[in-house]
Amino acid sequence: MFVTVETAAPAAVIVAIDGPSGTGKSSTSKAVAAKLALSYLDTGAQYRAITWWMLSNGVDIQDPTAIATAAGKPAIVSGTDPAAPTITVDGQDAAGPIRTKEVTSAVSAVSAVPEVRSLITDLQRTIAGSAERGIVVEGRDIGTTVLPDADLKIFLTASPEARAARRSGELKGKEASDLAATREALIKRDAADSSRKTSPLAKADDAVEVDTTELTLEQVIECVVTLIEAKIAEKAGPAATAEAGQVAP
Ligand SMILES: Nc1ncnc2c1ncn2[C@@H]1O[C@H](COP(=O)(O)OP(=O)(O)OP(=O)(O)O)[C@@H](O)[C@H]1O
Ligand SMILES: Nc1ccn([C@H]2C[C@H](O)[C@@H](COP(=O)(O)O)O2)c(=O)n1
Repeated sequence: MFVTVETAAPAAVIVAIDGPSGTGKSSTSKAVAAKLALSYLDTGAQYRAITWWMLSNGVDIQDPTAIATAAGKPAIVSGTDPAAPTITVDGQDAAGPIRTKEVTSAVSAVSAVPEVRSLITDLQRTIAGSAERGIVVEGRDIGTTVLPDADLKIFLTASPEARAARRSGELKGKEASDLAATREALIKRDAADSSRKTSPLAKADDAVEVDTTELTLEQVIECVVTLIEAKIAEKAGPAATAEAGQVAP
């Protein structure tokens, strides 16, 4: 005899992916979210967006008090479709301007200000909480601070040499040839992000660490998809593996 049971909509799965610069967080998160039909949030883009606004509005980024006072002024909106993630500041598309060298050099100082972190963290939690099927959120403090109850936490690492080579591949001309300068710049940004007082870059105790140094991007994506699928199956429980919508007595 079989008893028919109601099949509820699957619970949303929340995935946190953290790690230093150039370890593959964005590329991996976007790809796995697209494969599994989950939402995607690039939290680094949000810190870049607020930094761009500070620079554009003449806020002295060496002055934490000035940054804290201005922090609530810009309206930052993130689009979470992994196929076409967006970021706007006061309604203006910021996807291009937030990737400039100027913003990259200033973002660690701005993101270290507690008032900035508090506002952006609230925004991130709201976005994650409203993702119907679930979300992949990537950053530096997602597993430790923003979403400490995430279903799955992943911490990506890679050697500074591998990360510099990857970044160099994205640059053109003179910048691309200066591998040593790229390596130094990312080490400096990691050091600033890891040593700030408020929610520094750190691996959560319960995060799965994946060293991507010797892995292709496709291998990292496959590894993370496998981890998420296992978590989704675990959350669904044994009923999910029983015959579609039926449970044996
Ligand atoms: N495993 C990999 N092997 C080779 N290249 C990779 C790998 N993972 C990512 N890349 C490439 O490295 C570059 C950096 O990747 P990505 O932007 O995803 O890193 P990130 O961790 O999000 O960096 P950041 O924190 O600075 O934004 C991209 O050009 C990406 O295509
Ligand atoms: N959760 C996060 C995400 C990012 N930041 C800061 C520190 C990074 O250097 C910067 C830019 O991030 P990227 O676009 O390179 O991923 O934003 C942070 O403090 N916390």
